[in-house]
Amino acid sequence: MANKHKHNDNKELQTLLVFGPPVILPTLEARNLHKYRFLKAFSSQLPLHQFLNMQNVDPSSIQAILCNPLQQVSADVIRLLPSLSIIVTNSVGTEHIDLSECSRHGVQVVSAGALFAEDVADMAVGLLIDVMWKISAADRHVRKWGPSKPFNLSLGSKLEGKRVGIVGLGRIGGEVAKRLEAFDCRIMYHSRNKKPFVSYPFYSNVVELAGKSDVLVLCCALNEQTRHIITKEVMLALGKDGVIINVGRGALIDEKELVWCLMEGEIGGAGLDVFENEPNVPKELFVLDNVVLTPHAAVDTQESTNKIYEHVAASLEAFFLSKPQIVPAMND
Ligand SMILES: O=CC(=O)O
Repeated sequence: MANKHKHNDNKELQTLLVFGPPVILPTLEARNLHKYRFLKAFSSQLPLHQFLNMQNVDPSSIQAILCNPLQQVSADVIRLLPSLSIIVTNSVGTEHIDLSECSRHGVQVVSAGALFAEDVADMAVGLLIDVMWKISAADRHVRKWGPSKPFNLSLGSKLEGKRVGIVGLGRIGGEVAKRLEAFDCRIMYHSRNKKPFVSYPFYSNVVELAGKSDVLVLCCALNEQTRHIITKEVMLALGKDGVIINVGRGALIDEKELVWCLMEGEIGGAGLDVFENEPNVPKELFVLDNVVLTPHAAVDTQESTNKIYEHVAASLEAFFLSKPQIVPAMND
C-alpha cells in the first residue's frame, strides 16, 4: 500500500479535521494553536465537501481526522479525502468509524484502547450497587420527604454471592470481574471466543448465560455481531429479579424490549450509562425507581480525561513528525 503520508518539514500549520467534538478539543486547541489549523466539521450542517469548499480547503490536503463517537466518519468521508492517513478517536469504541473503508484506503485508526478500562468498570459496579441498594431512589426520597418519612420502596438486594454474567470479557470486563470478586460474586462470561487463560465459566450462548445469572454486565464493543445481543429472550431468561448493567453501547440491547421488560416487571432493574439513540432516553424509564441512568459518563473522570489528552496529542504529534505511534493496550 502506498504511503500517503507527506512529512511537513516547514513550519506551516498542519490541518486537523475535527468531528465530534471530542471533549479534549478545548485543551488541544489552547496548547496547539501554533501547530494545527482546526477545521471543525462538527460545527457545520453542510456536507463535508461543501464545508471544505467554504473554508477554501482542498480535500487532498487533509491527512488527519480527530473525532469521537458523536459523529460518524463514514465511507463517503474517507473516500473524499485521498491523503487521509490517520483517524484518532478519543474513545474506546470505534463503531462511528467505517473500519473496512479505512483498511481499504490504508488509513490507520488510533483509539483510546484500554485507557479507560478502570473507570468504566468502576461505573459498572457503581450502577450495580445503586440499582440493588436503590441508592438514587433513596436519595430522591430524602430530598423530597426527609429521612423520617417511611421509605416505601421494596427492600434492596445484597450484592454478595450474586451470579454475574459479563458480556465481553476484554479489559473492561476483566476489571469488572476483578472488582466483583471482592464482593464474592460468581463470575461467568460470554465473549466471541473462550479465553484460554480464564477460569470463569464460558457461555457461547447469551440466553444460556442469562438463565444462569442474577446480573448481566455489558462491556463489549458494538458491531454487527453484538447489535441487539440482548434480546427479549435474553431478558426473559435473566428473569424477574435479574439486573442489567450497560456500560458498553446502547444498541447492545434491544431498547424497546428493555423498556417493555422493565415496565412489565419481567426483569428486576437496570443501570444504564448508554442508550440506543443518544442523546434520547426513553421517557418511560424516568418514573422507574429500579432504573439508574447516567449520561454516557463512564469515562468522565479528570484523570482519564488527562490521560486521553496526552494520548491524542502524542498520537497526532508522532504522525505529523513521522515517528512511530505509541499504541495503548487494547480493550480486548
Ligand atoms: O464511550 C466511550 C468510549 O468509547 O470511550
